[in-house]
Amino acid sequence: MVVLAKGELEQIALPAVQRAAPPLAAVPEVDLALAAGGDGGRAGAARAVARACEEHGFFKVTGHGVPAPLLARVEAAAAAFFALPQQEKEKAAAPGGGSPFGYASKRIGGNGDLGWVEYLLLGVGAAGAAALPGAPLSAAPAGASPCSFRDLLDEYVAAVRRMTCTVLELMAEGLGLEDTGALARLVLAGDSDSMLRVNHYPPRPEEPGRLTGFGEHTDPQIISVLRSNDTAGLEISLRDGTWVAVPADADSFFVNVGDALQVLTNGRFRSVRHRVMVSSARPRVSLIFFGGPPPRQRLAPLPGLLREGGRRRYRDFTWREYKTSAYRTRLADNRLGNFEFDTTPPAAAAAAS
Ligand SMILES: C=C1C[C@]23C[C@@]1(O)CC[C@H]2[C@@]12CC[C@H](O)[C@@](C)(C(=O)O1)[C@H]2[C@@H]3C(=O)O
Ligand SMILES: O=C(O)CCC(=O)C(=O)O
Ligand SMILES: [Fe+2]
Repeated sequence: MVVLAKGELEQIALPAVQRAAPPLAAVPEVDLALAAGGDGGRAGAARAVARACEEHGFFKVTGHGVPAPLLARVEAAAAAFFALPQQEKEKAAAPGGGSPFGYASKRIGGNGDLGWVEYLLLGVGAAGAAALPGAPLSAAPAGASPCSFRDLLDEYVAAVRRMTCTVLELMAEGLGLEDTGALARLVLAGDSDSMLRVNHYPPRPEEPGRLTGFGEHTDPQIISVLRSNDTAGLEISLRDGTWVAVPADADSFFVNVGDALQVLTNGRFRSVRHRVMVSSARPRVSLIFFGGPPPRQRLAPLPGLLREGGRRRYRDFTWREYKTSAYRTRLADNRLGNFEFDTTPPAAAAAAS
């Protein structure tokens, strides 16, 4: 249940005129099983990954190797957690003191964004996860072995992190980098600042119009790897600003290029603007692994990506600086804008002043 105070639904609802977005006609797709085979499959997959990251900043992953029974157990445990009484879920609420971690309902981040969503956000650094104080994360679906929800999520994260690293290696190969482990190492580092988010979008009440589940934004990290149940709702913005709906596919994962990867590739890969709209009679449950670098990691174009005479698009900064700045913004803000070098030609700048 998403608990709303009076007037808050109006803030989440979109104008009734807003029509459903048309479906993305051809979702770029990469089959990791094919990439693992011989016959040039790997090189072809690396090229397809790079193309998708340049064009959309988004693609679908099939043949991922994450066991279907694990996916089913995690999905059932997530549904069981969100079905707990509100006061039980609140025990896993963010501990305060500015931490974004824990359970929250409809408030996304600390700057006033609201969505038709409740969620759990967990830190999942590669060296092992910190437990949430007081969190009732032992909810297990009836009949399942009583292993804690947190243990199950850790098992899920381990499997998804492995797959994410394969995808990051393909990205590095597609970029033509000599060091094909350069991206994966950032997410595998013991102090990698990675997170897992479990989102639950309850079926929408009997009111006309679509609701914003999760407002439009780009993800600040390097990469986001998303899986949802069979309920649609995810939309992405194409280069020309058109919004398209991504058809649900519970057997696949979806990859978003994040802001940090846009910077590491000096803008060659684009972080994708996306959102979740709720117009379904069925709940949507999604899990997103956000692969982030260590806090002290410098975000600068990867070696080999700046050809001689090439211009850097962003100034020097660390992931810690970027994240601190990002978390001061609202969802829809252009977070990278503050970190770009001014590329306005001097004549145009003079004319504008
Ligand atoms: C409004 C916000 C929520 C967010 C932090 C931010 O200030 C801007 C980025 C948001 C986002 C989007 C991707 C992830 O879901 C997230 C955990 C992240 O790292 O950046 C959220 C942040 C959040 O929910 O706290
Ligand atoms: O829940 C989803 O499907 C996507 C949510 C999202 O974009 C996020 O949590 O950053
Ligand atoms: Fe996102």
